[in-house]
Amino acid sequence: MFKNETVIPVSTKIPDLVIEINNLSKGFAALQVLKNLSLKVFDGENLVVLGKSGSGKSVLIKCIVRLLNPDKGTITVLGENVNELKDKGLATLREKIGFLFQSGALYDSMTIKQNLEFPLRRIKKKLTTKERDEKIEEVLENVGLADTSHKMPSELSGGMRKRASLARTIVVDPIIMLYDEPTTGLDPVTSDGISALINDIQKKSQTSSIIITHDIECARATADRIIMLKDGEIYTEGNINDFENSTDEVIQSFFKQKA
Ligand SMILES: Nc1ncnc2c1ncn2[C@@H]1O[C@H](COP(=O)(O)OP(=O)(O)OP(=O)(O)O)[C@@H](O)[C@H]1O
Repeated sequence: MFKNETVIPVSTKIPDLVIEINNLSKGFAALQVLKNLSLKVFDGENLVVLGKSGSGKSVLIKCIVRLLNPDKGTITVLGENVNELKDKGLATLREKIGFLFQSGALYDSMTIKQNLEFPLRRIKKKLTTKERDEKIEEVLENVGLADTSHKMPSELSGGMRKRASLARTIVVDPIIMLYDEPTTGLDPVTSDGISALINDIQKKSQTSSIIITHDIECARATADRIIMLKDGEIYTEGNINDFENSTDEVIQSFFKQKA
């Protein structure tokens, strides 16, 4: 090696960007929800978004999949400018994004198996019936619901329904996962199970995720990085230790209130 040659350590490699948001603003009539918000999500990371109720967390992820149109700013997802996409391009991009809604949103009139078949038939059109059945079985097993494929959603507990919704979301192999309050309304043990599944999905499928939550335990279990929203802006960013050891009053009150 020459004396002045610079060796770039592997750790300084810049990770790939999966989502890049620049100066996003979104409001409804007089209510300004997001104000000039910029953030990045890197390949393979779990980014947790914390913030009080009404701080714009759901609006943020709805803008990412263009369920809402921003007033201002750009959102780039997997290299595509979301707001410039035509219908077909948007549909193709959405196929790569798994969106777990707060409500779970299973189809009540379908069995769990049919609930999983539905997106598979639409997105993975080339699969044979056998391959489809195998995939459904594998995913249900991964979420701990191996024996439920013939049950109706109403026959499952809240935690099981959440896992079934998660199974339906991941069955089509998304590259990005957006979780909106994945543990809300679940008891602590069931919530821990969901957090563990979020980590499993990240590891097994190398997905990049945004996890919106009020649940500090979920944040603790899943976050590689955390941002806190306040008044439509990023109030602070760091890892769980930065937040837990923070002397900032806003952060402390948020963490205390959840303790
Ligand atoms: N489609 C809409 N039309 C009008 N106002 C909306 C709409 N969607 C969201 N809002 C408003 O935007 C604000 C932020 O809503 P958002 O759902 O993003 O909050 P949040 O941080 O996810 O809250 P929570 O933690 O309670 O789910 C709220 O005041 C909400 O009433």
